[in-house]
Parts: sequence; structure tokens; C-alpha cells
Amino acid sequence: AGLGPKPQAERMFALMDRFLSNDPVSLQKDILDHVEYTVARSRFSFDDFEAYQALAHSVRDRLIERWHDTQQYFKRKDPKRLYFLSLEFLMGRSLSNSVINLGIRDQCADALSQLGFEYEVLAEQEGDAALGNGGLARLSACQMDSLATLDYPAWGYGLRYQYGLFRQVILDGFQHEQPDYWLNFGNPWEIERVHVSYPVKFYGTVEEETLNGKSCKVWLPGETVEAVAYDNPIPGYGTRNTINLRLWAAKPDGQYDMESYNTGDYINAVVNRQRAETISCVLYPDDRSYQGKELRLKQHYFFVSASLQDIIRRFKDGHNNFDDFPEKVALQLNDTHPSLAVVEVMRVLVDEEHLGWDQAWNIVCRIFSFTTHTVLPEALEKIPVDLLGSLLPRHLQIIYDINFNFMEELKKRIGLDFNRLSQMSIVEEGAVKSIRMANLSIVCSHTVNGVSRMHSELLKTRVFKDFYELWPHKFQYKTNGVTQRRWIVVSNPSLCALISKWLGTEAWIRDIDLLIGLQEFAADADLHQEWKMVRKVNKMRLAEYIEAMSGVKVSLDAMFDVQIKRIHEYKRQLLNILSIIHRYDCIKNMEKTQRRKVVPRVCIVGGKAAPGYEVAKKIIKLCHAVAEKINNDADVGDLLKLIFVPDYNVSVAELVIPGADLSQHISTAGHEASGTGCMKFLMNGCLLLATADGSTVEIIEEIGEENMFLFGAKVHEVPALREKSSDHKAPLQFSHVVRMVRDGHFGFKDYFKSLCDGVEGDSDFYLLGSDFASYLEAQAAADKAFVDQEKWTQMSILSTAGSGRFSSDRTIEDYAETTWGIEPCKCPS
Ligand SMILES: [N-]=[N+]=N[C@]1([C@H](N)O)O[C@H](CO)[C@@H](O)[C@H](O)[C@H]1O
Repeated sequence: AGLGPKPQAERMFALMDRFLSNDPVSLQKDILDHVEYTVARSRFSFDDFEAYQALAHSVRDRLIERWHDTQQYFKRKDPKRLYFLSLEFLMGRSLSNSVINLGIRDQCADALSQLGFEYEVLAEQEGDAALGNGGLARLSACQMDSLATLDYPAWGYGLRYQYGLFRQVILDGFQHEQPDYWLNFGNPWEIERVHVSYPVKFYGTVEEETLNGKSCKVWLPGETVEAVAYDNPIPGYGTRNTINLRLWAAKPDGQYDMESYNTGDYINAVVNRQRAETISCVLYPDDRSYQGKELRLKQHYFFVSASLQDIIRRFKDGHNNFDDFPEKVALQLNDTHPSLAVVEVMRVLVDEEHLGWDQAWNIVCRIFSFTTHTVLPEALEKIPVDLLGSLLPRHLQIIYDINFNFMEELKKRIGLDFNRLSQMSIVEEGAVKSIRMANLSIVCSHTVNGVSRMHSELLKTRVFKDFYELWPHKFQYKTNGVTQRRWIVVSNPSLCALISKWLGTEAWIRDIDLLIGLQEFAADADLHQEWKMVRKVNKMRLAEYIEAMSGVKVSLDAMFDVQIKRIHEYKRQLLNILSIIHRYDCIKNMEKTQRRKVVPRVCIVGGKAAPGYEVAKKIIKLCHAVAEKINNDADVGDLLKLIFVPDYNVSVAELVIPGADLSQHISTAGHEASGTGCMKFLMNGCLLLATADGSTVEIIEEIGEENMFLFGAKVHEVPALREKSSDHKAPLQFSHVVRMVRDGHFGFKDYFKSLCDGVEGDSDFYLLGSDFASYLEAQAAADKAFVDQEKWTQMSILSTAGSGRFSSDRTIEDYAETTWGIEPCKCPS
């Protein structure tokens, strides 16, 4: 297509001044214009929310300019592009991240204050885009920010759920789920692309046909749904590059069934059509995996099919030889949720583009890379063949063909070792014949990686041992990272300013390794003074939030001890609560005099439990029951408080993390693939109390265990401890606190019985009993360290100084260089 601007383009450019200006007066004008013409409120009377909407649209206009220029530049340069396929993106709020990455936060604040509005107040008006469950989903969002900031030609593809992750409402200490209709008041950060839509097929049959003498398969679908694109511009920091997150929404396809209309069966016809929209209606709220739900499988294929149609259309708009496809396209599978993409590319290349099988297979194996986020074999996704066969009949055929060829190749390599052959097969025989999506992804991908070094070792030695022995070259690791733009600059502006002051530059925001420069000031008294002041300000903000949310007044002199993440047995929130009961019991049994030496603690716990996860829900209730007891016990007073922060999400994390003194990452070793919350706390100078699991192993290497509080069994010790857990006697303190719960000290005796049963004797699968003693020692070490605030502040500064490795910028550069083979493509500013 002619790349030159069409003739009327010159006139267009003449008409509009090149770019929107970012001075406060121009911003004011744009904001008032949007109040009048977009929000349609009189510019003389509008409230905070309407002002937020007008501001959001004004910022969006500036994103769109940069988005257009970036996409035009990519089109002109035609670089190799990365397509990041993920069913979940936990974006949170967009306003502050956008104005900071555009470098116009202060101008916006000035423009608003002259209109009588306060920036911070308007920023609070925005709801979270919670299109994901936990770490995997937030990682996708952090990686999009780094891809944009590092000028990589990349696109994110996902689903535009109408309902995001459920709202957690706590009633009498119990979690209740409320639908998150986040689009209620529209979404200024997305652009509906009515002209970008694709038909997605389901069900039906596969016919054999002959084309130019060659037989080929034709899929005759039983149902077709329309996928419509919604674009979300993702601005880079300190660059003009603004990349795209394209989310698909399901709409009824255009075909009207006139027949039913004539028969007056009108309502049914419309209702049937609406059924199509259910596909992208709701996010599945489970951080584990889903077996065998048809709607879930429909979601997987819907976003894969729409994304690949869009990607292939863009490739063909400039290329006509699919052998060039691997030079121009890298496809990243974010866990197995998008893995049907490998089958869909085979189907399109063979059935629609009429390439030979081997040619198509060669292309597939050169374009896909697969990241797994799971350690537990039982959490690996499997799709029942019956379900797949009825929903996607042609895809099942192709999977059988892929597996047949793989088994043939394997037999040549390992002979007729039926045990290994059946272990490695993509098709799992057995009661419910299923497709192993992880095996399919490994067979079809050129690279397979875990999300921390420890995780990858477990993949090589346990989870995918057979595949590693077959294809050691495929296995890499890419330790996760988080973006310092959102997790310092946006959420902790006072720390951001302090770091820039002492480093004498803001360059660390794009080049985080510069943070190491703080090491030389780690013992500097002036920095200590300012550092403590920044932390105090953030603690006050958190304390105000806690009081507003729970009515509990907490002391700023106490250590704010935080554990915020999804509720899981392997993350051991129960271990934390049992240690809080131990601390409470110790204080109660102390002489008054002794109590003076107690280091006061405010224990803050937050996280959602998957709706069907009963044990996790009981842990939330126990937390509230224990809090009820402790927080109202005058003997204890300010020495100990337990707070559960409800509806934990990205915005709550942005408030809690800067105010935390200590954060807990206490999973049973070998269970947390990486963990990314620990990285955010580290960047904000919060000290870590942790087991050596996932990414904490690499954090220890970066900052030294002397700046952390470590405890617990090491990963290689766990299997043996589990073996003899039946005759392993848990420490007295542990049995005592479990007994207190079992005896109803916090009420709900029968309701908590199973929780107690689950941590005693050989039922203690996650080793809470055997880790309890060293856990209490680590807690005592934290208390002791906290008393010496200069020591603590030095450890805090060294934590931030050593956090550079855990930026998602490093993660993305790793992927770009050693997996995707993409180069930066910087749009001229
Ligand atoms: N799904 N999944 N996996 C996780 C998280 N739960 O989302 O992915 C995260 C992102 O890779 C990991 O940090 C975390 O350890 C792992 O459990």
C-alpha cells in the first residue's frame, strides 16, 4: 500500500497544529472543551468525577497522537514485532501512569488547581481496570510498560471483559463476591475500533474437499461470533513511543436470521444473538487453573482467533511470502491460556493459505515462545477431548496430527519407552481423555521459560524433566520484574523525588541500575533523616486509610508488617495468622513491665480468595476473628493490631506498599514460581521476611541475606520433611496456637476445625509446623532490628539500591535479546 501521505493529508496537517500543547493553559482549554463536548456538562458547573472524565479525555488525546505516530513509524520501518498474548492484564488505574510517562503531571495539576480542582482528588475518581487475577496478570501490565518505554515494536492482545475481577466485600469477616461492572461510566482509556472486527467460528464439522487436485480440510462452523477491537494506548516513559493493547469484545455477528424474525419469534432471536456477548463477559476469578469449562475454552479460542486474524492481516499488508513470517513476527504465550494459537496458525496456514504441513510446521516452531508461571504439575491446564472436539473439531484433528509426528520423532530418540512416551504425549489417555496444553506449548515453541531461576530449575528437574532431557536448548529462565514507573514514580512520589535528589538525576527512572548509586549513602545521616521522613509520610497515609476503612486507629511508631497477595494455602497466610496469635498470647501472658519492651506491630493482611476456594475463605474469616479479639483487647492496646484490607487490588497496593516497614513472602519453598509483590516492596525500601522461594533467592543474591529476615526449609529439604511429617513433632508454640483456634478462642470453633486439621501431623502438606520455630526466630530478628532505626533505615536504603535487577525493563531486554529477537524502533519525537 502507498506509504506516502494521501494528497488531502497535507491539508489535514495544515488544519491541525502539529501536536497538542501541554502547557497548563492549553490543558485547561482542552479540559473545559471535554467537559462541554465529551462529558456534556456545562463548563460552569461540573463535579470531581466529570472533571476527572474531562481530564482523562484530554490526556487520551495526547496518547492518541503518539499512538498514531508510533504505529505509522512501525508501519514505515516494518520491524520484527512482538505479539504478547495474555488472557489477563491487571492494568489498574491509567491516569497517573499516563501523565507521568507523558511528563505532564505537574502541568495537569497546575491547570486543574486554576480551575479549582485538586489533581490527587480527581485521580481517586478512577476505578481499577482489573482484567486479571494476580501476579501473572500484573506482570503482563508491567511488561507492556517496559516494552513501550524501551521502544520495542510490540502489541498486547487480550480480552475486554465487561466484568473484571470480583469486588471483595467483607460481611462479618466473610468474603462475599460482587460483580465488578467497571465499564459502568464508560472507559476514557479505550478506543472502540468498530472497523477492526473479525468473525470467530465455533462447533460445526470438518469436510474433506479437493482443491487443485489436492485434498484439503474445510471447517464448516456451527456458530460465528464477531470480535470487535478496543485499543488501549500504552505510553512509554520519556519516549514518544506509545504501543497498543488490543482487547477483544464479543458481539453477535452480522448475519440476521430473517426466518425467525418473520415468525415473530423476535425476542428469542435477539436473546440468542446476545448470547454471543457472554464470551467476553466475565473474567474467571481463579489464580489456579480451570479444567473443562466450555465458556473458558471459548474465551481462549475467541481471543486467539481474533488476534491471529489481526496479526496475519497486518503481515500480509506488506508481505506475501509466509516464509518471511518468522522474520517479522514473534508470538509470546503468557502461560497456556493462549496455547491454542499454535494450532490456529497451523490451521490457517494449511487450510486457508494452503501451505504444506511441513512448511507450516516449520513456521510455527520458529514464531512461538512459551512462559509457564506454574510449579505444580496438577495446576497445568488440560482440556477434555470431547469438549475440544465439539467446540473446535478441526483443531482437535490438527493436535492429533502434531502429536502423531511428535511421538514418531520421540520413538526415534528414546525408543519404545511407553512410560515416557505416555508421559510426554500431548494427548492424555485415561478416564477423561484430555489435551495437555503445556506439552502442546513446549512441542510447538522454540523457547520455554520459567519466571525465576529457581522455577526454571524445578521445570528442568521435576515438572518438564523429560522435555528438558529431550530439548535442553529450549529451556531458559526470565526472572520476572516490575515497572519502577508505576511502583515508585506513580505510587511513591516523595521517595521518587528523594532518590533523584541523592542520585542527582532522574535517569534511574529509565535506567534503574543507577539505583545502586544509593549504596554509598546507605549510612549517610542526612539521607537517613530524609528517608525516615518519606517513610513516615507514607505510613501516615496508610494509617489514615486503615482508620477510614476499618475504624481502627494504629500507631505510627509500630512496625507496619504487610502480607498482601491472593489467598492460597501455599502462600501460608495461615502461618502468619498463627504467629500473630502467638505474639498476642505472649503479650497477654507478660508482666506489665515486660510489655514495655515489646516492639509494637500493626499486621496488615489483604488478598482475594477464589470464590470456590473454601480453605482460603476460612483463612480470611480466621483473620477477622483474630483481629476482632486482638484489636479490642485493652491489655494489648497499641502493642498489636491486625488489619484485613478488603478488596485488595492494584490501587490498594499502590497505597499500602510505600507505607510498609516489613513485608512477608513466606510460601513453602518450591511453590512460588517467582512472586512479584516482593520486588515492589524491595524497590520501596520495605524489608522482606521471606523463605528462599522463587525470586527471593535472587533478591538475597542482590542485597545480601543480612538485609533480609530469612527462615524455613529450603526447596531440597521439603520432600524429606513431607515424608516424615507424620512423625515430625511440631514445636509446642505451634500446637498451642492451633489448640487456641481449635478450642474456639476466636469463636467459630467448628468452622475452623478443618483449618486446624489441615496443619497438624501428616496433613501439614505446606509445612507450617516444621517451619514455625525458624519463622518466630526471623520475626524476633525483625523486632530486634526495628528498635535500631538507623540500622533499619540502612537496610531499607540498601534494599532499594539493590532492586535494579527486578525491573521489568531487565526482564523485557532479556526476552527481546534471547527469545524474541526484536530490536528497539524509536519513533522520532
Ligand atoms: N498463574 N500464575 N502464576 C503466578 C501468579 N499466581 O499469578 O504468576 C506470577 C507471575 O509470573 C508469579 O510471580 C507467581 O509466583 C505465580 O504463582
